[in-house]
Amino acid sequence: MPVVVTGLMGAGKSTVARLLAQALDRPMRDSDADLESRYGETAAAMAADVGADELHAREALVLRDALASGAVPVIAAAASTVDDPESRAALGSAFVVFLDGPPDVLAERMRSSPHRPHFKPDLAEMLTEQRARRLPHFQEVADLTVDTSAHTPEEIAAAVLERLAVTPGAGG
Ligand SMILES: Nc1ncnc2c1ncn2[C@@H]1O[C@H](COP(=O)(O)OP(=O)(O)OP(=O)(O)O)[C@@H](O)[C@H]1O
Ligand SMILES: O=C(O)C1=C[C@@H](O)[C@@H](O)[C@H](O)C1
Ligand SMILES: [Mg+2]
Repeated sequence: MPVVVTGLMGAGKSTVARLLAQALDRPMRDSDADLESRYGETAAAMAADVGADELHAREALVLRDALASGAVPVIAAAASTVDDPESRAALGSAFVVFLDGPPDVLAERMRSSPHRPHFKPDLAEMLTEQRARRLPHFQEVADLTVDTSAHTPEEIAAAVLERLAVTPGAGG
């Protein structure tokens, strides 16, 4: 089954998904790269051009396309997709990793990502609000939750691989 890495912005989804794809020898799908190749611009540019709602609808679409691709990929999903009920339902057919972490740590990491729109000047405050609102959704879809502030990406990937090896149908 596909492996999907979820979490708020800056959680380390792309980094961990890349390590997992290499270790499992599976194709990697990153929703940001998928958006850019399909629509020709970054998420930040799209937020400015077509607005956040349309950006999030597109992010949900590329996630569902990747899940249906038949290639059994490792997917770094866009953070917003957990808000979408259809996407949460589609994640039922995947092994879902939730990278959780303190908002101030994620905010610091986000500052190194120019592709990302900053909806509020205080990123830690924005992520605190998002985490409070989305936590039940992440918990609903997650097969494994890891504190991304307490482990290196390599340690997180190793923990996921260990769980996949004992999860029926995960094909790790
Ligand atoms: N476990 C970790 N420990 C320390 N730094 C990390 C960890 N995981 C990722 N990082 C760093 O945090 C930054 C953000 O990581 P990454 O781009 O993988 O996050 P993301 O969840 O994909 O973010 P986005 O939502 O913007 O796509 C990068 O600079 C990355 O090197
Ligand atoms: O609300 C969010 O978490 C997000 C908003 C947009 O920036 C998206 O581009 C991003 O993937 C996630
Ligand atoms: Mg990413």
